[in-house]
Amino acid sequence: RWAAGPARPGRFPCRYAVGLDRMTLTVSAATRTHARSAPPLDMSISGSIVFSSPNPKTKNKPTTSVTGLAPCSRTSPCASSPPTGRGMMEGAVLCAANHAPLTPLSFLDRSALVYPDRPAVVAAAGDAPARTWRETRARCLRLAAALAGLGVQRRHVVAVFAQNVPAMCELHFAVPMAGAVICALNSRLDAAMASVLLRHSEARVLFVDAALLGVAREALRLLSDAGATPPVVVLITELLDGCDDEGSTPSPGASAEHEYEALVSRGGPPEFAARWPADENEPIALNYTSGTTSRPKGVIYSHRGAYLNSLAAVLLNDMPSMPVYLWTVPMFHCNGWCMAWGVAAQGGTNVCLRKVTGAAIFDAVSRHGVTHMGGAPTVLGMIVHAAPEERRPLPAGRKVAVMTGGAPPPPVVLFRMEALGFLVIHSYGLTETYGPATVCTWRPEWDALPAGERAAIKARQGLHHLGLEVDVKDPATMRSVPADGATMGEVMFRGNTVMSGYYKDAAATAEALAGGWFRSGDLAVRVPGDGYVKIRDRSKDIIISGGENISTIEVEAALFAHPAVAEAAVVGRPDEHWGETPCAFVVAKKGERVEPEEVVAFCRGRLPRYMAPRTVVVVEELPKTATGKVQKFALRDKAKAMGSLSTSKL
Ligand SMILES: Nc1ncnc2c1ncn2[C@@H]1O[C@H](COP(=O)(O)OP(=O)(O)OP(=O)(O)O)[C@@H](O)[C@H]1O
Repeated sequence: RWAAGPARPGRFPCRYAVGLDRMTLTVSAATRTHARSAPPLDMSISGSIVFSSPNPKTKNKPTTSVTGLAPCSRTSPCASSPPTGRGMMEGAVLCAANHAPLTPLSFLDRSALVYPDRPAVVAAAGDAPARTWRETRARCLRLAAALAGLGVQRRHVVAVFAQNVPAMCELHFAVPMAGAVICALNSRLDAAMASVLLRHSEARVLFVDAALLGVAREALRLLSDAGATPPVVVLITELLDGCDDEGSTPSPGASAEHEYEALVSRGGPPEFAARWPADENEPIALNYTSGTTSRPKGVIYSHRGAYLNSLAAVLLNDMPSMPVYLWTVPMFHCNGWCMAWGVAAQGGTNVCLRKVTGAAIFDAVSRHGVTHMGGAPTVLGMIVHAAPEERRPLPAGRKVAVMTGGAPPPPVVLFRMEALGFLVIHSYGLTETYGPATVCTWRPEWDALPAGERAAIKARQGLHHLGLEVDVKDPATMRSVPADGATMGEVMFRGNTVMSGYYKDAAATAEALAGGWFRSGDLAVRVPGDGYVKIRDRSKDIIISGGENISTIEVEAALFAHPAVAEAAVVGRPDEHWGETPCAFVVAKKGERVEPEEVVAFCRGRLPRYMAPRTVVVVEELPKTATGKVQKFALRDKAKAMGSLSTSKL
């Protein structure tokens, strides 16, 4: 168990651990270059690593992989595990009576007892009745048994390629109940990337939404062409009625080795018991990052981290018991920002929405009495830009809480959401921090401020919540930046809800966690007074023009204030004289016309001249990832192809 840094198999004298209850070692790593920030960094890792050896006489090698420690029995008093007794008082013991591995599986057990007949999962569209928590638990257990029957063992990866259908909610419990690791793949992956991720994850079973079967089939073909063993395929055919998404109808003759409902009904060996984790650090999920800036990385979540961040997310969302949660956050994105488990913690109802549009959101809110939902700023954009005939009145007497995050929310969008009667909660995080990691905690004294100022405050990323520490640091010296609103540093995290590591990528893990902090790659300042973090840009996105840093987020905020602009993204356009100049890509609101020169003039009225875009390109739509983030690398390519605005004076 490392205080800092990952265990690297084969690196430590593991053989000395056999037969010992506990050993401690300190490791100093060599100087290495930190790839995100150019300057070289001295990295010292020190920590204790603990091996438990159930029988000193056995020749078992202790486990050093990120997948977990040697298991202890959940029911026997743990003499050697839980692994640390340091700091305990005389007479204190750690044993089965006072210690159990933290796992979100406990939420399902409790909800099945406390809310047995309350609705657990329902489709937003159609007339299918909701499944209760009692039914849901029983179905998950049968599905877990069926997975065991298919040969799934502890720590095997089970992939899911699906939109937000009810099966997704169930699989978040059924897969870990089989002892396995859920890997929810981005539903907008193309076949080539899906096959790469299936190969990398070595998924044993693949659950495929029938709506995505065409892509999945092609991915499986590519997988076998590459000589990899294809997973067992299970087809999910829920909610296909009324699914009007292009390409969402199952291909003719759709078939798979197994069908989801048949598997649930059949179950598995009758003696099957849910395989709870023996150690809370065992993996529960493998999540690939969005691939906004680079190739997706496989982030490992532990039962412990998932448990803690699910509860934190419930608190962050201000969720009382029995909330009604609308699934507008993709469940494949950080397990729906941990709400795939969190809703169960409060006996809530999961309202599953296949296709997110402004109209579908308003419909679901009014039909199901939605109390909470979430979404990237693009989802908020769909709400504020919904046509009048698509809108429905919001519930009287209470606000619908919407957690936003995943990308910087423009203040004007926050302002319009609040004007419509939604309560927006702004959170920031990364796949590596189990999704939500900070929150812009609202202070009552801000209520009296003018709406524009309130929105500007809410657009800040705020401070950490449970189980995590956040800081803004100079990545070279690791010193915290002052809260002066001007000095920029990199946002860093440490604590209980930082990933276990990148799957099969020890070097990337070591780099991301160097110095005992997880480095986010986001550049930020701290606001004077409250010290709230305010992100200025991703380090890869910031524009450097004539030696000045330009935050693309600030330029975009100015563009969003333009009455005819629906969406905007700013990138650097290479320039022979300035290095880069700001180049804006904008989408006009329905029925509006955008004149590039007028937009430039508009921005010059709101921003220092050097920050205002020098180029404005009007486009039909912006390239986005499935999580709603603008793929700036694609726009940078376009800007690069335009060439330099100025001619070099050299
Ligand atoms: N509330 C927010 N405000 C500003 N930026 C945010 C917010 N929430 C998330 N982000 C951005 O999203 C990033 C995390 O995204 P995610 O982990 O989904 O994958 P990605 O970083 O987009 O993909 P990849 O790492 O593969 O490029 C953060 O580093 C940050 O840049």
